Amino acid sequence: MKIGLYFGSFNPIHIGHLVIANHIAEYSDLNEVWFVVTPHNPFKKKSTLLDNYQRLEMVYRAAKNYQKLKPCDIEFSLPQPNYTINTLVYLQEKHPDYQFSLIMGEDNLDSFHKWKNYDVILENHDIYVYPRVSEGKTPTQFDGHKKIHHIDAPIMQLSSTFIRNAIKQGKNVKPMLPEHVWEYLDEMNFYK
Ligand SMILES: Nc1ncnc2c1ncn2[C@@H]1O[C@H](COP(=O)(O)OP(=O)(O)OP(=O)(O)O)[C@@H](O)[C@H]1O
Ligand SMILES: O=C(O)c1ccc[n+]([C@@H]2O[C@H](COP(=O)([O-])O)[C@@H](O)[C@H]2O)c1
Repeated sequence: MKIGLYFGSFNPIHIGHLVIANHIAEYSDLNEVWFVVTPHNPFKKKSTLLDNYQRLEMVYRAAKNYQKLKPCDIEFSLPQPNYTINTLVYLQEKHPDYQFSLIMGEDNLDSFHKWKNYDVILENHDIYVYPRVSEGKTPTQFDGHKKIHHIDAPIMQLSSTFIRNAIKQGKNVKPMLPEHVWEYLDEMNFYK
């Protein structure tokens, strides 16, 4: 079984995340894509984050009608901030028969050399990279690497930050969120 791990804060999960995950699940050799909800990204401040379980609930609601997409809360019980290498080692021990790959945007590849033990990650796992909008593509040390697979997925110009700010300003953000996520978020008065 081949699993693609799509890590993120998902604060909240939005249509951009869902389109990418579904595209990769449909057009690659991966059997499933797991949304791994990260309690604390080592590169980000924690202050604006909703509770882990509320973000997980939104991911659960977004994925529930997609057979190949699954929520994953594995990082909730691991030390914080969450370094991806630790999660990969833990998951591989728990599921020795599964082959885990990473899914990341082109922009993340630019800073991948700053991740903890990135060379160990690359030695043991494939990475599926999808395009993001950026100001000209900067060459990285990973260009042409045999473990890195570029996926021609649609480019979605959307971010959780934009959505949180829009909600705060009283804007309608309904089309940017999966329907069940919007309903939950609205009912709970999140980000207002
Ligand atoms: N519109 C998008 N299209 C494709 N990938 C995205 C998009 N938005 C975020 N991602 C990627 O999805 C992963 C998880 O995203 P994350 O939860 O950080 O969302 P975000 O929208 O970038 O959030 P924030 O605005 O709060 O930083 C990251 O690897 C991020 O680069
Ligand atoms: O392991 C690391 O050193 C590391 C450094 C930066 C980011 N990550 C992970 O990458 C995921 C996506 O990061 P981001 O910045 O695009 O939200 C996030 O879930 C982090 O846990 C991991």
